[in-house]
Amino acid sequence: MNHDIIIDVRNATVRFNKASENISGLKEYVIKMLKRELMFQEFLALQDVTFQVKRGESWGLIGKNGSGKSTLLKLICGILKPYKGTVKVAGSISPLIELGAGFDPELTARENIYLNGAILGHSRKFIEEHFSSIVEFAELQDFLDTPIKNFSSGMAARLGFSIATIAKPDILIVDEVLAVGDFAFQEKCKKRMEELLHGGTTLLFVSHSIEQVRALCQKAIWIEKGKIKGIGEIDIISNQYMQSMQ
Ligand SMILES: Nc1ncnc2c1ncn2[C@@H]1O[C@H](COP(=O)(O)OP(=O)(O)OP(=O)(O)O)[C@@H](O)[C@H]1O
Repeated sequence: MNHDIIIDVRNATVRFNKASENISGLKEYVIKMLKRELMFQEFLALQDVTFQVKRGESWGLIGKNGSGKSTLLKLICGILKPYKGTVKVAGSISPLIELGAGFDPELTARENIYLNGAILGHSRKFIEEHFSSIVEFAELQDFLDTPIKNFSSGMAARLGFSIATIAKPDILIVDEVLAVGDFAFQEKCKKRMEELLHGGTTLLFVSHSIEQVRALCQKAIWIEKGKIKGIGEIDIISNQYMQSMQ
């Protein structure tokens, strides 16, 4: 792999099995499975996706609900494996994909900072050293001993973002998490992402706000029904995407 290229996705196809009938419970599922009555329908959430990302670039992923954006990010993080094709990543990844992923709802914010930090590969010492800056950035000083299950979605997003960006990852992945933050926090996150980009981090960003994508990204991939519909400079691709909706 060319050393400039940090993410190399070639002909990637992701297949899910979708049960083709409505099954209401586990018992019914098991009975149907044993009787071999369960019907599955093959569903390709991504089809033949090829692209390369260079170190330090910022890419926006745009497309309608269910087009395959999160699936593509999960593929890059290694959460999903391609059914066909290859995915190569040459660097550390801080993924902010699903709200609350990496958090245990029963544990307090304080405990979850350590848990999430460990999942991201940080030592206890590293977290201890950065603990106050994580809490300060998330503005959750008064909620440290509150279980995460009592957090609002915005509060959980603040904490997740703060932990994910405390160290400088090679690749930062941000999937729609900012949508639940208030305006002031979105601005703060944008600033931090810009700082990371200046420091050489590569950004993959999903947002339904084309304005946010335009503000942060140089390039874009437009996904439609699991296929790349457009790829290139952000202005061109976002215009094509907006026009397709008129
Ligand atoms: N684990 C799964 N099993 C079966 N189907 C799945 C699974 N995960 C995603 N899908 C399907 O794959 C398709 C793509 O989903 P994905 O979450 O990648 O879309 P998205 O572009 O991120 O959508 P949104 O903008 O709504 O977040 C959808 O049709 C979804 O139902």
